[in-house]
Amino acid sequence: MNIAVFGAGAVGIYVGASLLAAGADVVLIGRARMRGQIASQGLLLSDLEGRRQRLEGDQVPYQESPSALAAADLILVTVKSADSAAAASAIAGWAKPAALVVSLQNGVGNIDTLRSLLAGRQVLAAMVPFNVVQMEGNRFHRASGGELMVEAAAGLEPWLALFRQAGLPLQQCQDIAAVQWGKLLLNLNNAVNALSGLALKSELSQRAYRRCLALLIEEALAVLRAAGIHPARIAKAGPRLLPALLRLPDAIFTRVAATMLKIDPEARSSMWQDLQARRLTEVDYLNGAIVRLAESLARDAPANRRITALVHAAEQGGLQPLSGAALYRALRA
Ligand SMILES: NC(=O)C1=CN([C@@H]2O[C@H](COP(=O)(O)OP(=O)(O)OC[C@H]3O[C@@H](n4cnc5c(N)ncnc54)[C@H](OP(=O)(O)O)[C@@H]3O)[C@@H](O)[C@H]2O)C=CC1
Ligand SMILES: CC(C)(CO)C(=O)C(=O)O
Repeated sequence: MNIAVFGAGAVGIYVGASLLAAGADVVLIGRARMRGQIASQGLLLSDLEGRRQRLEGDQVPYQESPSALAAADLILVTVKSADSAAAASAIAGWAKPAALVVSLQNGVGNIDTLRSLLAGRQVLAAMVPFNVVQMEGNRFHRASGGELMVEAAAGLEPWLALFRQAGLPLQQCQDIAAVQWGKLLLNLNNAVNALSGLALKSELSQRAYRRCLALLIEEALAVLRAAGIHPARIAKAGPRLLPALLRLPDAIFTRVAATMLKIDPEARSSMWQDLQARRLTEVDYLNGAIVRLAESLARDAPANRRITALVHAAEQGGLQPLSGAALYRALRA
């Protein structure tokens, strides 16, 4: 039984290489730059619980060509949101019709894009709760905790033991859309984190940034409520409690929300990683999804709209890191 990871960057390499290390037949499909780095240096898997597992370059099949999809029975899609359509057309062109496709992407719209371009195939949505950062020395570090959640389906049965063995147990759930909306609420922090220029832990330790996130989440919750969407609880605190929790003074927050700060000091949001690498970000698929949903209901989501514009300015290199106070002012302007 073969697995292909399509779009092997931070998440794809961590998940794919963990499966490989557990004995699975895995091929990673991605860019020449990453293939070169892995071929010459191999890679190291690490996590905040102290894992350190080295794979040499010749132990990691990494290809640029989507032709590697042809042998796959399971395809994990790990491209960023803007590349979902390209991923779907590669899968449509190369993969066996019976291959199971699982999206490990953030955002709520990727699954629809994949399904509409892969009609007749089984395409499941999943949610990655943890953070992966690529660090020096080709180290792929899982910098926070949590278990993968995936839409319940009989087709997952043959894969469950393997994922468990790889340290990535799959939690099946009935209402993945609610889970994805719940995750999206947390991902509203990606933009705050990217604009802060700070590591996640240090950003979330500062009330000034948490107030920005509280504003974004509160606004998003009002839009979801108006749309009749009930986001699932992803963090220890339920979605509706999050704004009040985030606004607590630092000394209290660090005590009552200790699990939220159980993140490696090195962890950075994927959006921060995109800005650093001068790539376009997923902001249109995260904060932008709230803005579009609001518009569809003839409402506005001004704070999410403003932060989306700020991230676009940062993508063009037109913005220095913002203090929490400056960002809050910009979101309320
Ligand atoms: N990083 C994290 O901590 C987390 C990320 N996620 C989500 O997971 C998804 C993946 O994120 P992440 O791993 O950080 O992203 P990365 O950008 O690190 O990895 C995606 C990789 O796919 C490559 N790619 C894009 N299009 C193609 C294509 N057509 N063929 C081959 N390769 C392609 C990209 O190359 P290039 O850049 O050159 O286009 C990139 O190397 C996103 O939706 C993200 O939001 C979810 C939870 C945590
Ligand atoms: C894990 C988390 C929430 C970290 O910010 C993430 O999803 C991301 O970086 O995109």
